[in-house]
Amino acid sequence: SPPPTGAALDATRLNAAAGEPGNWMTHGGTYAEQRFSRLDRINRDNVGRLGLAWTYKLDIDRAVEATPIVVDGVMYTTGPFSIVYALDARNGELLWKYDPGVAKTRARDGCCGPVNRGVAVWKGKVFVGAYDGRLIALDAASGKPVWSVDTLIDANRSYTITGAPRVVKGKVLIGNGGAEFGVRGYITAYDAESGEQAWRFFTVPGDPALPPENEAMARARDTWFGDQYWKLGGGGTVWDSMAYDPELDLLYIGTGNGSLWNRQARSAGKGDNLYLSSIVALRPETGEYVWHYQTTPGDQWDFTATQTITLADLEIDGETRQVLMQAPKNGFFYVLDRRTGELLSAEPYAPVNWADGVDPRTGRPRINQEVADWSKGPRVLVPGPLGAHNWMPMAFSPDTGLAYIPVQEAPALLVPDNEATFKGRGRFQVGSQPVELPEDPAVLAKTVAAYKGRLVAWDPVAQKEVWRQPFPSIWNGGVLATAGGLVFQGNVNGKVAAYGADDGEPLWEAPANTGVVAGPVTYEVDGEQYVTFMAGWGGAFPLAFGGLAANAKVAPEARILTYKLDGTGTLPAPRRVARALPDTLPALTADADTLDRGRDLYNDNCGICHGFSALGGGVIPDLRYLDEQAHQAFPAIVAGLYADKGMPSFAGDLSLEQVEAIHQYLIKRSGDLRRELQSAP
Ligand SMILES: O=C(O)c1cc(C(=O)O)c2c(n1)C(=O)C(=O)c1cc(C(=O)O)[nH]c1-2
Ligand SMILES: [Ca+2]
Repeated sequence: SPPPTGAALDATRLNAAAGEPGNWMTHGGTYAEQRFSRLDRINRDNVGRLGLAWTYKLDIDRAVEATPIVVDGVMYTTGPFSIVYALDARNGELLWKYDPGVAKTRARDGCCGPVNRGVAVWKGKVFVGAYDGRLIALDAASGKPVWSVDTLIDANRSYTITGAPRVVKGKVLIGNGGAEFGVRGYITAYDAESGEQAWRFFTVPGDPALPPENEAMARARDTWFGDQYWKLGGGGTVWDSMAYDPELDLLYIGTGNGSLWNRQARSAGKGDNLYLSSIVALRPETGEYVWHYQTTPGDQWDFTATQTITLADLEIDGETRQVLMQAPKNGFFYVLDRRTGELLSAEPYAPVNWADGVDPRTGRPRINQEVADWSKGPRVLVPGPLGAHNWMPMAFSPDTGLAYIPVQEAPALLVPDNEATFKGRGRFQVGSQPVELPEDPAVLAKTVAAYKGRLVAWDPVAQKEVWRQPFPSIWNGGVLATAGGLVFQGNVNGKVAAYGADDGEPLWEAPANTGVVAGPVTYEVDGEQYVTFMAGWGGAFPLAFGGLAANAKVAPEARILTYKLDGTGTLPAPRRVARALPDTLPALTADADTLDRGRDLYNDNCGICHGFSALGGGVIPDLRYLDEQAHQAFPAIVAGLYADKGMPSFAGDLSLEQVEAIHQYLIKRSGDLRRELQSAP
């Protein structure tokens, strides 16, 4: 018989979630978001016996970023385009599915594809933030919508929701993304029963002609300069992490980068620009500001502080401290006092060139202006905007006292456009010249080799690396730690794996057919422990930097993979992506200047999704492989012919002559590829 679908979660159960390890009741496992489970039936001694219990194929083969919620034997999870699935957690039988019907053309409104990081569950309802900005409450038993609200403040700006809602004290909390598109960040709380708005907290100031919304905004205004910032949005989007401490009654949110990235264009080149790249503590009932800690004052590098916020009690200098930990994009691992926001320590967990360290007295980074201020000219930043750690959740084990971080090395060249103004909706705009990747395969290979990923075990008290597990590329998956002495992680090799939590010893590995980026979970039903990985390749790196993802030999294939001891399930054969260059290409007639213009136009308009310099990552079409029919229809496709497939119209952005220049550049790049393939051994 199917399990009950009551989703009977309330404050009592959620506040004590660590005591119910059979369930995975909120995004990070518990409100502390440690992604640690007390379950230990699967452990170091027997993890080698893990086999597939069940698999479930999701509808759309793109990035899968969701952390499933498991309550009383039912799994609630999401796939691309915010589709919600409820399954029997024992066998993967679908109980119901809900497709919010997000228009495929909305894909253009976000940086990193129509991703979704999962649902929240509370008192018989399941909440999903749809990519188009709706927050939707579903009946947990039937999957039927109960209420839906539009969370967006401005339909003319590219807001999207990619993050998972959380529910605290009967309020559903949701932010949004869009700080690469010119938006103003905020988080909103809605009554879980009715959908009525309870409060909204903006993270950056708005129109200076209007009164500030509250005292926190009044204070923030003094840290912004010039007359551009509010027209450019400002940024500070709350696109992923939150945590909650029920005893202190503090809600913690992570805020994102400046919009535009370029502070010269955004804020006359100065100011801390509160509350960008910050951890902000709020009262969950009112949204009232309590404290903030800014990891990257005046951010100009997409150094979001939206990465996992993890709460723990740590023994520091002989005292038990209530801390908050984060490994944001900027490369430093922060330990804060979570009552006050005081910095306890910060040390680099990856190579960093933008700052020499963090001053323990002021809590501010010692920024290397010479190296870091790219408004003065082209600069190579370490880490680059992909971060030393992106959204893939880290875990913390109170047993080992270690944090487990999917670390990456992804340097980037930034070239300024200091005069940038708002370009309109749906345009990737950060105040830089269009990104280019090397077209020469030999140069490209060197850049690919510089992109390194690893799983790092980090001691947050000593602020030291304890062990590492290297991977051939960046963009490895989120992490789960368990009392079985294990950490679980999927990776760019298209594998799922388990390691010893204290020593990093590889203990188990299985194929996933695809890159795995989401964070795994574990749960127990009828005395059986399960481990679930949401598999599916995509997100920022494979889309925009497909050319650098060459070491990740994985096609996107979206599937839920659930393992148990002695499971005997089989993984279907990998999806074959048939790709062949066309026999003949249209004539390459453009001169060198036109091809240069075509490249810049392509990189500015198309590169963020189809791959910069026409080096696709295999998630959506690599345009060097366009067939003869697509070449014939090229202007019509750019004008919206394939809108139902997710290729929006660019008719309003590009003249026919510009479309032709882009087309000529693609014909050239297709020819480049043919020659490369012919000369390959
Ligand atoms: O500034 C923002 O609003 C924002 C939003 C998102 C998002 O919503 O997914 C990402 C980012 N920034 C970002 O910087 C980033 O590296 C990133 C990676 C991904 C992803 O899903 O792979 N999303 C985002
Ligand atoms: Ca960003």
